[in-house]
Amino acid sequence: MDGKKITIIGLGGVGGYFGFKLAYQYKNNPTVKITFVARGETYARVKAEGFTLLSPEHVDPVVRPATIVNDLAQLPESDLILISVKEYDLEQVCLQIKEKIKADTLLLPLMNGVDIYERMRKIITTGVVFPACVYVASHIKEKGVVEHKGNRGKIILGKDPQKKSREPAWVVDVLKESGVDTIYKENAITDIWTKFFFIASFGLVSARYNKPIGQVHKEPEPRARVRAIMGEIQQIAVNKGITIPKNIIELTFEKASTFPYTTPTSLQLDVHTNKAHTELELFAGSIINYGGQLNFPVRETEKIYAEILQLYVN
Ligand SMILES: NC(=O)C1=CN([C@@H]2O[C@H](COP(=O)(O)OP(=O)(O)OC[C@H]3O[C@@H](n4cnc5c(N)ncnc54)[C@H](OP(=O)(O)O)[C@@H]3O)[C@@H](O)[C@H]2O)C=CC1
Ligand SMILES: CC(C)(CO)C(=O)C(=O)O
Repeated sequence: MDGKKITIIGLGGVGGYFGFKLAYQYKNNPTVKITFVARGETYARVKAEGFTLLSPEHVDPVVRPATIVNDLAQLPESDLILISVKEYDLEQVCLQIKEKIKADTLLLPLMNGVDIYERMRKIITTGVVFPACVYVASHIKEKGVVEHKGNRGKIILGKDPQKKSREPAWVVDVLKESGVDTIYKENAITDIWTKFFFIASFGLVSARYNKPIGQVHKEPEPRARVRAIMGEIQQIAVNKGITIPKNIIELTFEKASTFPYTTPTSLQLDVHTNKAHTELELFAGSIINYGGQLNFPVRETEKIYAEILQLYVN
């Protein structure tokens, strides 16, 4: 894997965690060059002091990438680009980088959502895009500082359905070498939907009640609402022909129990810190849209969507 150039766009919870691991692994190895793309205060802080990851996995918490840029217009030539921005910034990022994507540029979106690949492909028609999902509990503590708790971060990626001959072998190698739990599958669609079952249901309910995953899992009312939302997603997935285990709901509750009790979801944090944008549309909006397209009632999701919107009014 000599002579690879890897760029990470977005130094938040996800990009910060995985970007740190890559930059740390290759900090004294000029054959793999890591570039961070950050903006505003994050850029200024990381440029001046380096990027900090507070995690039980790292004793030495600060890393300096080989390069940091604050403008996508300065995106360097890259063999691999990790995109870890929130859903509402994805389109703009894709529009800004699309001219720089060559036939052999690899793109790995590290985001939640079941239609990220399709959204990227509407804008970026060249290169190779690996559909993926990600598990990690990490959030911005302050600009340039990310805090990670709980299990080691994990990435599951699959082949680009349009470029099936392109194997992500070296990408898997660099991630594993950097200490990332990485799983490669021919087709990652089942895993992406499996993650969506978990994050859409627990994300919406945790945001509605401002309660962490453990409490939502334990208390009867939030738990029942999680179950109802998952039932709606299950109807949609089955109808779309997505292969998912029959006991997906029980499996998802089991998965949730592996997170530390107090882990918040990113939607909960964004809603309750009054962020101007949230990923409510990525979770509730997608379920409601799919329900409409397929003619399935998704009343529980519609109800919680309205309740979360109401939190902004109050
Ligand atoms: N946090 C988590 O634990 C997990 C999150 N996810 C998913 O991963 C995705 C990313 O989430 P997360 O990392 O938490 O989000 P964050 O909001 O923590 O981080 C996103 C970062 O992207 C930056 N960004 C956006 N646009 C640009 C741009 N044009 N140039 C440079 N930087 C940019 C933002 O900058 P700025 O700060 O200036 O706005 C921010 O720092 C989401 O889809 C989320 O649902 C998945 C698993 C776990
Ligand atoms: C719940 C968690 C942290 C798990 O990866 C997540 O995906 C999110 O908050 O978006």
